[in-house]
Amino acid sequence: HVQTNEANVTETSVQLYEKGVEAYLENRWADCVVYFEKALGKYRKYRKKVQSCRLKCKNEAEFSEPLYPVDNDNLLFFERAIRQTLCIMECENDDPEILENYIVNMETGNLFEEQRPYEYLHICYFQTNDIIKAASSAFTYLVAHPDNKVMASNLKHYFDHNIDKKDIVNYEAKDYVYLYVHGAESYEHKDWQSVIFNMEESLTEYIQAEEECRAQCEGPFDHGWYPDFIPSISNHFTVCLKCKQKCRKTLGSLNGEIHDDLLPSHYHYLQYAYYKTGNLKAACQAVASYLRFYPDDETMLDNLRYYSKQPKVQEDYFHPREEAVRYMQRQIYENKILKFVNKEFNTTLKSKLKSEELEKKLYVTMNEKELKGSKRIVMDGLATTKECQTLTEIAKYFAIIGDGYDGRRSPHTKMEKFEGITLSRTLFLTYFKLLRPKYLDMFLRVTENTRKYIKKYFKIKKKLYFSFTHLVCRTALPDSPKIRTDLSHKIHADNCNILKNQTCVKAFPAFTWRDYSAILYLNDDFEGGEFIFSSDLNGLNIQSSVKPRCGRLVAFSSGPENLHGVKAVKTGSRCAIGIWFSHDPKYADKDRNVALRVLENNLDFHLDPSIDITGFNFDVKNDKKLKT
Ligand SMILES: O=C(O)CCC(=O)C(=O)O
Ligand SMILES: [Fe+3]
Repeated sequence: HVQTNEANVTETSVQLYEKGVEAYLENRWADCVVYFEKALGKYRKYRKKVQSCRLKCKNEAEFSEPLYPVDNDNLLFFERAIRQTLCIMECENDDPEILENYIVNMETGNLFEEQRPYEYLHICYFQTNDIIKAASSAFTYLVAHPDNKVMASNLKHYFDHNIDKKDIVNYEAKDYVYLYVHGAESYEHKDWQSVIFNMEESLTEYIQAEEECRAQCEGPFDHGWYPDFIPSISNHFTVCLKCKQKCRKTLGSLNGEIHDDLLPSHYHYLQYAYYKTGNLKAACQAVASYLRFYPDDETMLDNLRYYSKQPKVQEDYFHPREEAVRYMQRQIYENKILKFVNKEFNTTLKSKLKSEELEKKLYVTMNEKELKGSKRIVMDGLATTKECQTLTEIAKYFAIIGDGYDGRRSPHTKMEKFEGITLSRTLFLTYFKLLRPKYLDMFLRVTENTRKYIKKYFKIKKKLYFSFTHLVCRTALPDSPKIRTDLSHKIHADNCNILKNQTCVKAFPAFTWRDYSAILYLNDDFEGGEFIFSSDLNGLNIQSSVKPRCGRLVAFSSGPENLHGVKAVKTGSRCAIGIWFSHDPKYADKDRNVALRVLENNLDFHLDPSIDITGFNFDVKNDKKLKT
């Protein structure tokens, strides 16, 4: 027996599902039934709530009074999106289980949508001698997976147990299914009033079910590859739209019987039943509605001609019903959009975005010509939003002022804080279990990628070693003035000391072994901080300027041909990974190889999963306070 204790109350549907599976595996059949029934109940409640929040909020936003009566740039659309968001957050917030389920649901995918619980349930019911429920579970599963032979033979097996087929139900059938079935039966029995009642009800319920199914599609999004504002909107929209278009197909299955024309067929039944009960106007409306879906349907056109000849029928009887008009307008428009998307994106993008995932995202944003110099490049797409966020977080948690620069060579201006963390220190933190290995892995992976692309783009044949890797944030001090003439990083070359007459001396204290430089930017939520190529030491002749953003890489050869600097960071914090490469193995960063070894040997780190980034009890906030 299942003990119902307090803990059960807060269990999510997936947790209950897992307990159900466990009970099943241990042959605890009664427990299995209880857990899966509870899991299904929870999930249904959750789904209903999410759907109804989305629908209610859409409706509310649509009828809200605009903040300003004139729309340009689709501001009204966005205003409503904002209102809808507020509403959804509020709606979902008063149910703490929603959020919990939401997260679980994103990860476990469609266990419930695919009716997986019934795969177990039918066996557990059978074992507890509940044959009707066992058969119904098998049937429910079969409706969602009509081609599953094993389940089909299971169902047949249950039928051998002397049960009445009428008792078998599809547990997941929506209300319209049985209404429609009854309506169709009433038609066979020529019970026209019953046809009208059931079909009208079924029609309303069907449209509602489709709205709910569509609302279900408006969920989280993980297909992002182009994070710009508008492209990400249209990308998410398109994924949603494809999902919504599937609703009609899913809902067209009446207990496994596929009806491509389920919605319009309601009007077919209705026109006949209304005619038989003498309601000619309603019959004509049903005819016109049906023709919205199938304008060339011969049978219905015959009906139309027949009704037109009836003495009492007036021309304005043939107005299609409002819900049919609305439905078809949306349907046609959505189809056109999807066709357009398929056509355009297949031809224009597929050719550009082939092969590997990385190749897909990567593109050259500025070439040598645009940057006005040789051995220069700006590329985008070298880090994902997630990677940028994580790396920035690491920089901020663990940064040490000046780490990576000894005092003398520190490029600080008085107006900015300069904090960073080297790859070596990241390794150290990982080694001492203060940082999860996956973050070190990310650091290594992202930087290795830049090395690969630099080699490829500059066609470098010689070996290219990492010499120094530094994750660094430049932060405007709170009381620094808005107008600044100083630079965040004065104009310099990376591998020599530039003298006043602009000659370049390859000598100490310069990092003379550096051959290529790369800066991978991680964010853009700050003011100022542009990277500049300049032809003079004062930064008066700026050749080109690069605005940092997540995943953007500026790379160049490290000599005097590429004088560069950073403009003042006026507000906020600008984070980037600086990477310097050398052809000389003597200057290869040994810690990188150590890091790889540490990662290989540390697959069994046991860290507290509730703490992100920091594994042990390392109080990041206090540590930070000590320094500032
Ligand atoms: O952060 C940047 O954009 C450039 C920094 C730089 O030039 C350097 O650290 O040598
Ligand atoms: Fe530099």
